[in-house]
Amino acid sequence: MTATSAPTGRSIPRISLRDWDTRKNEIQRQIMEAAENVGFFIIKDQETPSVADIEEAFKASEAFFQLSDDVKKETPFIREQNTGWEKRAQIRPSTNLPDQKESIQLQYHRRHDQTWPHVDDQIPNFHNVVSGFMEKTQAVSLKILSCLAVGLGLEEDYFAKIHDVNSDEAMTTLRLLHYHESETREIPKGHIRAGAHTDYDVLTLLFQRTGEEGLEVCPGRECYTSFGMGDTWTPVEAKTGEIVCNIGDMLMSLSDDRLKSLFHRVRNPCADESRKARHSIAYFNQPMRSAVIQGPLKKYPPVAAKDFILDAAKRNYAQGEKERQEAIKNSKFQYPDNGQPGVILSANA
Ligand SMILES: O=C(O)CCC(=O)C(=O)O
Ligand SMILES: [Fe+2]
Repeated sequence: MTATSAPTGRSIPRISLRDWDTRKNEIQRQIMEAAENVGFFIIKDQETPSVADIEEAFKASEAFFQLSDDVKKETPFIREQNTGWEKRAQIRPSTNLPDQKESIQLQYHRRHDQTWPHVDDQIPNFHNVVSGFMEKTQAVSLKILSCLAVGLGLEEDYFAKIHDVNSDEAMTTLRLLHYHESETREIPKGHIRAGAHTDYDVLTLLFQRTGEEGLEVCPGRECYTSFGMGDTWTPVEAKTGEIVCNIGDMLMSLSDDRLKSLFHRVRNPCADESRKARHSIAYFNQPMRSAVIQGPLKKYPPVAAKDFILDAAKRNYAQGEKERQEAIKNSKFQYPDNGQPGVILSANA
């Protein structure tokens, strides 16, 4: 295991999956150690998705975001299903302001319905590329999750059983993200590309591209319901081909707070940095709706995954709509500037 030292002195471990079959036990220990002590780690040398697969998925994503808003609006965000497109509409409780990004959320089992954009006439092979990428990302997710299951003393296939992405009950979600360039349209004062938040899921896999920096993580959470944040943000280097993994609140709860789900954010470009766009792809491993979330020590009462998410949303947005509207009004931000009514409360982060 190698580590990239961030300026703060903290480090995000890098773990190689090379020779998985013969090194499985060693990899399992490295992943568990990183999940327990850091909460974030970087996977490299996985067989799939390969660098070429990842580049192809980013190309499809970029092409999608280049479509006109009118076309993208044909796949609107649907809150109950946690699918669809939003633009500068996701409010983070940490900022009370909309993230400066657009994103589309997709679920594998819904790939033939209207919650996916069917745009192959404009982006050749979009559907196959994105659904194929999900299959490969699902497979590597289950490898990583098997390591965490063993580390927690659970059956090796414990997470595979509760993450069946073909089931009608599936909640696992792929999110394509586009942070707009700020050369021609400045980021409004006080706003940030993505405000600090934790993910609600079990495990997030995030793909970034070399040179498109901005992701930062902050330690300081001792239990999955806390809003504890330190004051030191550590950059997570962006490198095409690598997979940033972070523990979500559900896994923090499922491990009786042993594994750490940390606050993270995407900062705006610094003064001396390029103001180009940033693209990233997140894969939120979320258990099926009725899966029971409770750790081996039973520190917390059992709760169905779908209710866990509702509770997380309630906790995060406890201050309510009135304060949110007030903050938005005071920000002088043209809100929403995308023709969509209201805010979107995403069910994964
Ligand atoms: O785009 C990124 O780097 C982070 C995205 C993220 O944290 C999220 O969507 O939950
Ligand atoms: Fe996140």
